[in-house]
Amino acid sequence: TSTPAAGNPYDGYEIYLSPYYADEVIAAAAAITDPTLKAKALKVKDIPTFTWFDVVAKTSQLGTYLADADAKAKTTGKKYLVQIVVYDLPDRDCAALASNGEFTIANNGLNNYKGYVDKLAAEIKKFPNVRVIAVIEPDSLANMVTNMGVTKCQGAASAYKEGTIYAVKKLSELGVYSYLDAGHAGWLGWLPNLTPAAELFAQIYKDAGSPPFLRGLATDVANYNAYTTTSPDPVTQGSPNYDELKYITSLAPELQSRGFPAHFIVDQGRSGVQNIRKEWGDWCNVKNAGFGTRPTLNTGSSLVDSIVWIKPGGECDGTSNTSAVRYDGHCGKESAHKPAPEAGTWFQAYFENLVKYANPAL
Ligand SMILES: O=[N+]([O-])c1ccc(O[C@@H]2O[C@H](CO)[C@@H](O[C@@H]3O[C@H](CO)[C@@H](O[C@@H]4O[C@H](CO)[C@@H](O)[C@H](O)[C@H]4O)[C@H](O)[C@H]3O)[C@H](O)[C@H]2O)cc1
Ligand SMILES: [Mg+2]
Repeated sequence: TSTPAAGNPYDGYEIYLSPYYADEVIAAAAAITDPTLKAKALKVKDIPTFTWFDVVAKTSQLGTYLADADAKAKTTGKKYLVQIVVYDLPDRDCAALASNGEFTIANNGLNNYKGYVDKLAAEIKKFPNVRVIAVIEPDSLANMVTNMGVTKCQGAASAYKEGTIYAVKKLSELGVYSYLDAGHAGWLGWLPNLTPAAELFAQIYKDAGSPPFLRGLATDVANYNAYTTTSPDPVTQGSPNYDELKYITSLAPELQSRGFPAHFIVDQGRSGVQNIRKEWGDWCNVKNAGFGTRPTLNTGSSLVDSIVWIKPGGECDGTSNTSAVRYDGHCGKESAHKPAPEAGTWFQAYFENLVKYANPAL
């Protein structure tokens, strides 16, 4: 298909529930003794989240999910969509240590990354009746805006851009609707970062051939910001863009005027509780966070396609073990829940708190 459906790609579709996350949640609930908390925890398995393809080894699993969604569509007569995160750039997470990935630029990483994208594409190609929505590479372009002073980010710039454009083009050819990661209000929403961010995203859009399937941007991925609030979190002091909707509303016209008619999706998976951070830059396993607004198309803004849960709550942001290779100091800060396991692995105590502090309540 060469032209996308007009409007919101979520409209009229059932969101496929990731069996990967459901299994994690079922196991987590089994480990909870308090009957009330246990019952609440089990409800989380029925809330749609994105599945992160953070290693090439996971790409074959995508075919399993697509086949399952295809089968469900046939038996229910409903249209299904599968939500994925493309997350395997070489020299990944260049300004931090916790989520460094499997590929390095020095070791053929960009070619390995293209191979990873090709594997995802090959799975998607088999199931043309299942809609796929992809978030492209959390943190990477945002790092290109604010962290070119970090050696690893400076060295990764061309690979990040070439890799991102390759992924967007390949997935757009297959009719995948994609959203580039755009950090969050506390990152690119600061006024000095806003225009440089718009410049970069519009450039990527153009360099990718202005594909109509590149729907826009994803914000607040793996972060904790309010979608919209009347009482700004104190850490946002000094920024007029103190929530995600304000960030989006100020970014969108800058993109539009540069030829990128971007729409947005906003992660609220861990945004249920505000005023839990010492600093806005605290990103690692922030203590006392709660599950936030459930995924919905009722966003109150024509710019925002959906509130979504992109970071699967309970999967860790990074280890607190100071002697670990991927130890990042942010995971040792006062705001961070400790002890914490490696990024991406299950963090039971953290999950139990997300359930306990969920807002709205589970
Ligand atoms: O008064 N002013 O006008 C003004 C102007 C500029 C100011 O400076 C801004 O300060 C911001 C912090 O307030 C900084 O934002 C932080 O940048 C970090 C990367 O460097 C991000 O970390 C990532 O977080 C991801 C999850 O979100 C992790 O997955 C990932 O591993 C991890 O690396 C933090 O979220 C993000 O909050 C900005 O860069 C910085 O430019 C400040 C004031
Ligand atoms: Mg991370």
